[in-house]
Amino acid sequence: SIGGRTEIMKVFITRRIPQEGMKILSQAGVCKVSLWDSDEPVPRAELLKGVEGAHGLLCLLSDKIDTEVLEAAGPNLKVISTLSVGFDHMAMDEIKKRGVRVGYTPDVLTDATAELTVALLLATARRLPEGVVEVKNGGWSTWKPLWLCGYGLSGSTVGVIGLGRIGMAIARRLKPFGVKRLLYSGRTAKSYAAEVEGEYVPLDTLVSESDFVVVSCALTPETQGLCNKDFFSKMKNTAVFINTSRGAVVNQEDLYQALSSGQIACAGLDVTTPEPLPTDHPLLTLKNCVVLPHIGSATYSTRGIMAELSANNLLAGLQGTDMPSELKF
Ligand SMILES: O=CC(=O)O
Repeated sequence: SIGGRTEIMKVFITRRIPQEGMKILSQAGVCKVSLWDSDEPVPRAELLKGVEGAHGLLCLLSDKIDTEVLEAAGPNLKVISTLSVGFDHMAMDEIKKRGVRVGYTPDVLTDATAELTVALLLATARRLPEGVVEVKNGGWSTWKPLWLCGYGLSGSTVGVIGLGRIGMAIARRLKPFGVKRLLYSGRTAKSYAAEVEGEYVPLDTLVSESDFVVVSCALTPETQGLCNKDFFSKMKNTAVFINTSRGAVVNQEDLYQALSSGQIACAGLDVTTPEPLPTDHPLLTLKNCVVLPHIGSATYSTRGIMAELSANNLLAGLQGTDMPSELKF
């Protein structure tokens, strides 16, 4: 504040975001927004230029927020608000060191992401993309007793790796399909798992006993590459593998081997490494692998609410007040 007049703070936004978020920022009258006005990612050089002297940064999960970005921003930086629940794209140690607060968007995307996970699981297990292609290319010759058969949830065992907010929402939705046993693994047993009759088991037990293995954990040093050759070799060869968390939890070469050798039945992925997955990637040659372009939270309503929440997190960080969703780390 100079002469009693409050200085307008500077904010950089790394992409076009839903207007619900932009409106909150413009109406607040506390910051001057500069925006990478595109649906495509900001080039690294533009990001480094854009954050210069910024008090606030609103970013996406596709922006790598590392030491270089923090240094480029400089000492003004008070807050980073990410339009995501995941925060593996940010160098948290470096952010903490600099006393920068972080906002994120948990809860508001839980239902949309759980819904997408169920959709992907059913599409993968019942081979929907293959069926759609056959109808269009004339492969549908007649009703055949053994054609396009897959796997059903009724009487099955489902294993959820990471029974957090989203994992629990997935479990709640899957149970009514007639799931017999709901296993989960993670760092700790959860008391709320009782609602879905969840059994806390060692990862090995989950992997070897489940008909559906659903990955819903955060990407951390502990979960990076968790689903590897050893993991897939313990799965049933009739089992379905689903990942809607982060691509790097999976060793994709090992997954390719498991799918192409018949070690496991099929896989549905909403997340990959890298993103986008190159169109000539081996996984995309497999009929038993369904890959989606990271659309877990992609409903109009959810994305609008995420934009609102990330704008309000940013404003609170600028003004030094309580954030609606502050990441405590
Ligand atoms: O992957 C999406 C998110 O982290 O919000």
